[in-house]
Amino acid sequence: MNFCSDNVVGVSPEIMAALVECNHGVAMPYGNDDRTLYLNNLFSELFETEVLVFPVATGTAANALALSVMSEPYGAIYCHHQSHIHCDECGAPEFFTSGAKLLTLQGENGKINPKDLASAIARAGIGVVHHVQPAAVSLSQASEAGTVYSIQEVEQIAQVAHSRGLTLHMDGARFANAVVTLGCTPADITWRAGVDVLSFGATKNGAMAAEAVVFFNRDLAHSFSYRRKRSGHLFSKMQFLSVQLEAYIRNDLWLRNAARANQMAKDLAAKLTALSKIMTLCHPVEANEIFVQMPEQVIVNLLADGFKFYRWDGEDSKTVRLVTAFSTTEEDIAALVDAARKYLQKCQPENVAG
Ligand SMILES: Cc1ncc(COP(=O)(O)O)c(C=O)c1O
Ligand SMILES: C[C@@H](O)[C@H](N)C(=O)O
Repeated sequence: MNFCSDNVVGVSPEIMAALVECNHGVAMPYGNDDRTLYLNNLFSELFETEVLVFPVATGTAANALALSVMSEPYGAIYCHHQSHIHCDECGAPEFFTSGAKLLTLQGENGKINPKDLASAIARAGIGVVHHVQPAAVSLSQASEAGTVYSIQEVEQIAQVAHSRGLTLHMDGARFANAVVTLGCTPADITWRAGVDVLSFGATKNGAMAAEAVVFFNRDLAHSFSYRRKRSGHLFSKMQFLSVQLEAYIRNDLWLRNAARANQMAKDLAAKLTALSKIMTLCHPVEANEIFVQMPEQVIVNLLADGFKFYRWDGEDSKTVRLVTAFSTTEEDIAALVDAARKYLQKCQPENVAG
């Protein structure tokens, strides 16, 4: 059983079928095909406002290219210190902005808060030529800690950003998981809350390789096409990305997949923590990621049994990250819980509940 990431699972059958169905005849290249030309309409309907959409193949490209139109090279982009753009994109945001600086903020449960953001911007030295100039804020929804910003939290961060002339980016690699948790509309948690640009993730939640940069603030989009081309993300056969996005949002597949992944995570977290008080959650489980502390012996034995997951924050860490997906089954959950119970009884029988 592989709980390393939602990146490990395959493609939703509905999306694979759409790819096969798309693979007939010919289509104009470089986004001039009918499907890609229709994406703006499709996403404008989904978000209940006029948007501009640009498919790309990875979340890193979506984030880095989005930020490249939100900050000058001398700009500052504020993000959480555990954010993917800061930790796991190999400098792509800095590269594609031609040098903007990511200024990180602390924050409980993987989320930045408006007070710290306002303080950080106030320290910036606006107009001081020696200082990078505040340009944008980026938040991940769902966060890298598996938590979700409420609509009010996004609104408050947007208010701090906009009132100081900054724009707001949302890394939505797990956007669907957040929308399901909040039970809101995609519009409520994006442009209505003040988000200017969204990296709309689909790959982790059923697509083969398709993400989209969605511009609510369409004024920011003018140079995006050129930046996307020069980054190598203007696919000649763009129809094969667009058909994935189309199938992903058609009949709410994206929400059904995320609901399944979230439910599996909730079930797994509840069952693991019910085993023993020493199986402790590091963050609330609000999407499809669990961060749980386990005894070293349990970790070692689970890995030896072939269960796959990452130790988080270092190879000696007792915190593991478990990620569920749309294709995770009850049997996967049961197998991990039963094995954890077995090893808990072996190494710390006094701590096994029940
Ligand atoms: C929060 C978050 N943002 C962005 C990404 C980037 O996605 P990719 O790996 O497709 O570049 C990931 C990757 O899993 C992620 O977890
Ligand atoms: C890089 C790694 O963290 C990836 N973004 C994941 O969530 O699995």
